[in-house]
Order: sequence, then C-alpha cells, then structure tokens
Amino acid sequence: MADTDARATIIDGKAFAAGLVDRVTAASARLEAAHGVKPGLAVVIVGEDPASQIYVRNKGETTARAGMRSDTHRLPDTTSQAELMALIATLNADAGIHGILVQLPLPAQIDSSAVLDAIDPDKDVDGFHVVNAGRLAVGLPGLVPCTPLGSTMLLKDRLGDLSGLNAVIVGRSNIVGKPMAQLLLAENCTVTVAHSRSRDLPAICRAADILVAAVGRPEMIKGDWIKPGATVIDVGINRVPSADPVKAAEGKTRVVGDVAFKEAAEIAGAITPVPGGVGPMTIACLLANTYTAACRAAGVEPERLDA
Ligand SMILES: Nc1nc(=O)c2c([nH]1)NC[C@@H]1CN(c3ccc(C(=O)N[C@@H](CCC(=O)O)C(=O)O)cc3)C=[N+]21
Repeated sequence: MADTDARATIIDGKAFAAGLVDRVTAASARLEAAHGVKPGLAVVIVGEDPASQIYVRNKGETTARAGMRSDTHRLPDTTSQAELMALIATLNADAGIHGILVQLPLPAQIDSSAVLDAIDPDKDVDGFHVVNAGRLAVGLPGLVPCTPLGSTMLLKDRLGDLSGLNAVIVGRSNIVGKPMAQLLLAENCTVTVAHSRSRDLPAICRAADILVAAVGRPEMIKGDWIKPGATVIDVGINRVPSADPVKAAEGKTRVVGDVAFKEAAEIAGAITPVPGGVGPMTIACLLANTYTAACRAAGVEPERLDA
C-alpha cells in the first residue's frame, strides 16, 4: 500500500465498514418496506468531553445516512443518577427506539454499571448489559459488543475459517478483551487473554497467529513481539502529541494504536491501521446491531450482514 516498507497487507477497515453500512442500509429499507419498522437508535451523552462529542456526532450522521432514526440526548455533566435512569426508562418504553447507547465514560457521580444494566437487554446495542455478556458466554443469541464483533468480521474476511488458530488478546476489559475472547472461542480458536500482570508478554504474543491489541497504551506492542505472518488487530485509539515538535508545542495531536505500526507491518502478514481500521467497524456494527434489534422486536429474522 502507500507505505513501501510495509510487508503486511493493510486491512482496510474503513472500506469494509462502508460496505457493511451499505448492507445495513439496504436491509433496513427492506425491513421498513415489508414491515413498516424503521430502526431507531438513541444515543445518550452526559457532559461535554470534546472527543466524546465527535464520536457521538459521527454515530448520529452515519445512522441518519443509513436511513435510520437517530436521536441524540445531550445531558449536562451535573446530571444525577436518577435523572439518567428516568431517561433510560423512557427509552426502554419507546417502541420506536430499538437501540440505546449511553456513551462512556460517565461522570463520577454516576454508577456506570447500574446505568448499563438498566437498559433493556434487547435494546442494548453496545452489548454491555450483563445479560448480553452471559448470552455471549453460553452461546445464546443476544447483542454482541461492536468493537469485538467488527474485529471478528475483519478476521474472518481475511482468514476464512479461524479454527485451530492461536489467538492472543492483550487486554481484559468487559467491552473489548473479554467479549473478543468469547467470539474467538466460538470460532474455535485457542484463546489466550493476556494483560498487564501477564509474565513475559512478548513471548505470549509471539505465539499468536491472531494478535488483538486492546490495552489503551500507545504503541506498546513492538514489531519483535509479532509472529511472522500473523494477523494483527489493533483496537487502540490513543491521542498523543503530534510527531512534529512545533505542532506538538501548539497542542496538536495525532491518533496511534496500541501497536507500533511501522515495525509491526514489517513482520505481520496483515494488520489494521489506526485510524481507518477497527474504529469505523465499531460504528458500522452499532448500526448492524440496531438493525438486528429492530428485526427481533418485529419478530423478523435479520438478514446476514457480515459479508
Ligand atoms: N457506550 C459506548 N460505546 C462505544 O462504542 C464507545 C463509547 N461508549 N465511548 C467512546 C468509545 C470510542 N468509540 C469510537 C468509535 C469509533 C471510532 C472511530 O471510528 N475512529 C476513527 C477515527 C479516529 C480519529 O481520527 O479520531 C478511526 O479509527 O478510523 C473511534 C472511537 C466508541 N466508543
């Protein structure tokens, strides 16, 4: 691709996500035409974090472009737990809303897990509710967290059958690492979940045919941690000072992943870039989950969307 040093195939998450959004758009139009149901997503944002505002705006725009209903609820950062719970109760009861996303992180006065677990699990398009975590763990249909879902789609698109491959996930969060482990286990991978307390992380990573980096530490995973030919999925989106010291001094930033991309691309067989890799898949999968939730609410079998 553009980087002539790179040996690895650069996995174009942005392009795959655009295709997925197109398929969701078409499937949603057919759902509306046949059953009179227009998928509806409600996004709730509490406070004024500028980065969060950007994500919320992107989600809202993409949802509208896909022909879905998209409501954004912006609440002040002084919002109480009770006020947020009341909004969620209203959205749970609204038949025109099939998906609810409460943007994280929430302000300190709010108990996040209580809020997430107040969302109707069948409208929980983030897949963060304990019921959906449980469904995923035991193999029942539910709603699957968007970032691991999108990462798995990219892996299957690139590798086909994942059976028997060694998958190493670095990071054990409830929103990425743990659900990613469940999805790859369901694909018959041999799954290792490594984390900050793991001993000899480089050696663990070097055994990986599939390496998923989801730690939130800029460029922590080095090129010599990667097995030659491995497929690397970089989930990290870290804002760091610009590489140009003059721009950095002006406060300019750039976005990097959890993987030292340039050196990793010399060794890996394929790698997702940041930006343009997993991030766009997260938003596309949010729309896919909203479509799936709308179909289930209408008692309609969702169309396949993953390819
Ligand atoms: N309840 C909840 N669900 C979320 O899914 C959730 C959340 N809270 N809180 C914030 C994080 C962050 N997040 C991103 C999604 C897409 C991009 C994305 O598309 N990034 C682009 C652009 C990156 C850039 O240039 O800034 C890319 O990677 O190419 C980024 C970040 C979802 N989040």
